[in-house]
Amino acid sequence: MKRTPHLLAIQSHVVFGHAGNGAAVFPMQRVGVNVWPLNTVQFSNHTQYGQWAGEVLAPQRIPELVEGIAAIGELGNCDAVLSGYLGSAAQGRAILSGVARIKAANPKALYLCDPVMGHPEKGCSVPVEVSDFLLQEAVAQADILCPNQLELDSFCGRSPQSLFDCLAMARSLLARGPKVVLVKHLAYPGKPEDHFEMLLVTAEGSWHLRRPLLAFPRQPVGVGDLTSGLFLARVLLGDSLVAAFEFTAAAVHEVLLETQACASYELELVRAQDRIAHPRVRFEALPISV
Ligand SMILES: Nc1ncnc2c1ncn2[C@@H]1O[C@H](COP(=O)(O)OP(=O)(O)O)[C@@H](O)[C@H]1O
Ligand SMILES: Cc1ncc(COP(=O)(O)O)c(C=O)c1O
Ligand SMILES: [Mg+2]
Repeated sequence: MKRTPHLLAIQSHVVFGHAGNGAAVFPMQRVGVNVWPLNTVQFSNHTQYGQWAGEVLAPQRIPELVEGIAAIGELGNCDAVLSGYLGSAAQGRAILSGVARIKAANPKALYLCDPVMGHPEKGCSVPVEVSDFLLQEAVAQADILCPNQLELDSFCGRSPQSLFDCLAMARSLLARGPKVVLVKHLAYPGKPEDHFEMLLVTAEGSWHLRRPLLAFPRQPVGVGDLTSGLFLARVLLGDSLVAAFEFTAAAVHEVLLETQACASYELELVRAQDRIAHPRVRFEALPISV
């Protein structure tokens, strides 16, 4: 029988609704991965409500928890670390030392960094020191980096002029550490308005994918977290990178369709669970080159 992969997921938790681990843990479990959730913050709700209660995990708790898992002899079973929303730069550094500790126990373990950054346009609130940490330190350690367009712009210090420019920007990140760059959301002058687009970039090739853009009165939150989590889960389950990319696009689209049908602001993960595991739609990733 094939072994079930194990994944340490270090990101935010929200009591109400879905963002961070609250958006990713259940879907990753639903597709068949054992998830070890480590919550960097516990907030009442995601920050795009403009107000929230709760607290940030003290950074020293992160190595303590990792050591706790090492002490029961399980750390070597960790196949991957995922990091997302961080409450402080010190937490980020604690995660990188955890990644090093896990890679020492299992050299094949992967580190996926979703560089969640704040942006006035988006309303997502992240401390500036966290963005600086992601731009300078985390990128160098990540095997897989999953920025959205705003985050890609921050990494490159500019906005793209075209789709091919997005590709060039994503490719430039391969020289900074990651072996795989998944751009979860493209925006560039002239982009067709009726499509949502993503890019997958590796040293071997690049792929572009489109899915229909759905209309929402308020943009749902947690879509990026769901995307990164499902992509990593499917890679761990043995998919090729392109297959994991296509699966992720389809499963996320299913969640958005259900969310739209329910006229819900929060992602309808529970209602969409069977379609997360077995999406009915399929979007093809097409090779693209500069
Ligand atoms: N097919 C779609 N139709 C409409 N909106 C979408 C679609 N897919 C994603 N979105 C929205 O696009 C926004 C961009 O998400 P993205 O940049 O991928 O990641 P993040 O959630 O990290 O910002 C999100 O607000 C998400 O809700
Ligand atoms: C607590 C928390 N975690 C994570 C996120 C990231 O969500 P997204 O997947 O939309 O980038 C947000 C966005 O506001 C948030 O408030
Ligand atoms: Mg995000």
